Amino acid sequence: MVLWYIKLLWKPDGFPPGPSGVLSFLALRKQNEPFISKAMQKLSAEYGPVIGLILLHRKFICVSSRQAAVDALSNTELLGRPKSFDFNLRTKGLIRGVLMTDGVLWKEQRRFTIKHLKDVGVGKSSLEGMILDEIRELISDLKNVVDSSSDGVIKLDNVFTTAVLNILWVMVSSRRFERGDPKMAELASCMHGFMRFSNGGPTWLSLIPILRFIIPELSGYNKLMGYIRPIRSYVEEEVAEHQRTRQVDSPRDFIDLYLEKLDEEKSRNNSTFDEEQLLATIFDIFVAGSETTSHTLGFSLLFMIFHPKIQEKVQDEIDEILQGRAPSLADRGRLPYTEATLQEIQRLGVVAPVTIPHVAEKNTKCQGYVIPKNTVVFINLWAINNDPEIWPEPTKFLPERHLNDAGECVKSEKMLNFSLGKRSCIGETLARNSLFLFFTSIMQHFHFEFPNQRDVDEELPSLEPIPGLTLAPRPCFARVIKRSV
Ligand code: HEM
Repeated sequence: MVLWYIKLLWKPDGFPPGPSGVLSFLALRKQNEPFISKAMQKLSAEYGPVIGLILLHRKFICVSSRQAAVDALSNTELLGRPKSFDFNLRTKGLIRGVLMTDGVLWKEQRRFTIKHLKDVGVGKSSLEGMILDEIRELISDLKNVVDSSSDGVIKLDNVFTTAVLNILWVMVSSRRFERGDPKMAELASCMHGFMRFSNGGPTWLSLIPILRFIIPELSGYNKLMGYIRPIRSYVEEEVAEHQRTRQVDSPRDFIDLYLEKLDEEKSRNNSTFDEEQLLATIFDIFVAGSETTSHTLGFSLLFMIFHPKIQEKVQDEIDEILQGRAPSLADRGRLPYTEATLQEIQRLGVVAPVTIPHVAEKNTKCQGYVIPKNTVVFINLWAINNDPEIWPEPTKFLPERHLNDAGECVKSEKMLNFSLGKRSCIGETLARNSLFLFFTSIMQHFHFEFPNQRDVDEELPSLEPIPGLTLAPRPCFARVIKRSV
């Protein structure tokens, strides 16, 4: 037994290079970086694009180049997920949902979720109308806030949260929140806290779960449960309400479709469909879909404040092409500079800097290196978007780099913001459509700029994100000017 454990501590032949020792994983912490993506990149500068790390019997690899990332993400032996103690607290320790499951359960649930999110709108023109309705509300609210300020200086904090949550929530449960609804504010703040509990790497609580009994406060357990409980009980209430009010054969939304499936699956042995799974899937759609989209939009405002000439150019293009009408998805090809700017925002404002960890389900290889079964694989998307070999002068904000000689915006295959392969993001179409419609509409109706230094003495716009599982823009004050449309 002891020999077997000692063998597990050994780096196998062919394992990727990296710092030595059975605690080499801690080298990431030693980089003194709040962003795990940056810590990985620093180690990569020393050891190469694929690094191997060890934490006692656990093995990790960090992938920080595009080529190695494509190799890893296309490998069907690397589709597993680690058993995340923290994450599974949302389902009372059960392994459920889509984000952190694998095997047959994950395959069936992912397929069901993709298919039925389409049934309730994704990719349909009705959803485009619904997104535009949310945008109209947002614009009208923002105009009111600007009007109520004497000098147009307002706080930019979660500007897009309600609208983005509403789009998801309508598909899932046919309900929407009014702006300022305290329930919505509570849910959004819990999701924000949940996403900031870890920076993407394993937490002490997930490595040593027993800490929750010994030091529940210090280990963060109490804090984490404080985020999870309100989201969970809200989703539970919503499912119970659907059970009471649903009419068989006329599903209203994703919850009704799932409840229908539960009826169908009652007699199937080993079915992966159950009520806990429904709760977890809704939870996953929220955590994966709301902060990612709303934070990308939050970053879009900051980049425009920092690059006023680019903002003007975007607005000129929108004014010329749309002539005051609302944008539609059909306008995409007609607004190449706007699209290129949005793409550049996503390159530098990469909200999911590292993919959710993958796990080797069998012994396999990546870029010729040996990856033993159960190795946890981190793919550093931030490093790809900042690689000087792919993007000359990567720190510069240059929308032009996405335009071809004919002035058309070229959809960048070089960026992997939504990941790739069988575990790629299931909300990519919804997110891309939302980002385009929101960004175009907001630029059409408002101009954003730095406030005068004397107007506010703190919280000036900053591009330094708040670390977490997703990166968040820092709340700040800005001068917002209504544009005549
Ligand atoms: C700007 C917006 C978004 C970005 C940048 C983004 C990015 C990502 C990334 C990087 C992953 C990890 C893939 C991997 O592990 O290899 C992921 C997974 C996922 N995303 Fe998104 N996402 C966005 C929006 C959404 C939306 C709107 C939804 C809602 C439907 C969503 C649902 C999911 C789900 C359920 C997964 C897990 C897929 C799986 O494990 O099989 N995402 N996303």
